[in-house]
Amino acid sequence: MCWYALADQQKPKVTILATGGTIAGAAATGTQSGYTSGAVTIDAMLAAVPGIDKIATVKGEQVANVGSQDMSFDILLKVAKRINAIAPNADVNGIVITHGTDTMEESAYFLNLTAKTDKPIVMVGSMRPSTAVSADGPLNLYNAVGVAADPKAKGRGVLVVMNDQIHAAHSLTKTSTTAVETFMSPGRGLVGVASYGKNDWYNSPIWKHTTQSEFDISNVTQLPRVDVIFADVDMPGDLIDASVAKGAKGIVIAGVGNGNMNKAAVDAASRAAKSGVIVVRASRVPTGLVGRNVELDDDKLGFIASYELNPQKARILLALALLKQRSLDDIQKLYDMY
Ligand SMILES: NC(=O)CC[C@H](N)C(=O)O
Repeated sequence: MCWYALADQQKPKVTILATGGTIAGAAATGTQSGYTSGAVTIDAMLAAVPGIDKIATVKGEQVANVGSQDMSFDILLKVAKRINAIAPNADVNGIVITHGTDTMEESAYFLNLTAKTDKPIVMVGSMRPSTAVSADGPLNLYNAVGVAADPKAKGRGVLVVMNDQIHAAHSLTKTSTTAVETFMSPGRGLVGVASYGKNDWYNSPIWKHTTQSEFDISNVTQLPRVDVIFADVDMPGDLIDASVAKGAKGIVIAGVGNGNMNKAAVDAASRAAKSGVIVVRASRVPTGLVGRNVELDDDKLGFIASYELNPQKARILLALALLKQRSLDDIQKLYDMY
């Protein structure tokens, strides 16, 4: 299909939900490294992408305008509910969400579990602010709209499009503080590549998502507190005790190696588990999975293994899992399925 030959009535319709981030960031000059995230509106962003109207009829809605370090469950619930409200409409063929990159992987994974549609949902951001020399936002946005408008993007869950690459919400992670090639999907690879509105598809994510997901946030206004605690040499166990004392319902340990931690932390985590707090072992290591009962006896200690999810995504899954009463066995199964 030749995109630019599309007549108006044949053009796919894409709605953009804007939340902020560097893609909406602005600096005083084109070469300054400091800037403010979430300073530019969706209309101004679209105006900077020549030709975007040739590949889709694009409509923008400003849902929030924050740097993604300030993304919150409040905003994410609003975005998920908005997706679920507009996705059934005939004038929506795909949805794009603009977002900062710092926490994009968590938001992508959250929406992957809570959006109830097979229509393409594509998240996009940038590493350079809109005012920078060689800003990467405009082409990323063009490619994201091209993916959201592509019927082949359907049914693959939430996708992230940046730097010409298409990633699955389950697998991507941010790997560079500043490089435009920051997102990678270690171990699982790309879902596809995007090039000026044309896409090549390699893979479909194998985990449950969107329409197959059991998580329903339609009446949810708040998520249970789940903390991530970073494990390191000679860590004190009282960080875990403090989290329990502050009312955490779940704790994810960003463990060393295969989700491991020192004896002080194991003792504190096992106290937490005995008191009914759900303890998930993930890893601070970027590749490989955390399996059950390898160096620690999860059966005896009452711990859950995060398998492929990194700590920040293991936290999202646990917060959603804790919306209802579940057995340890059932929670462990979620990490296998999602
Ligand atoms: N490049 C970016 O988007 C990261 C910067 C910004 N803190 C954000 O996440 O919104």
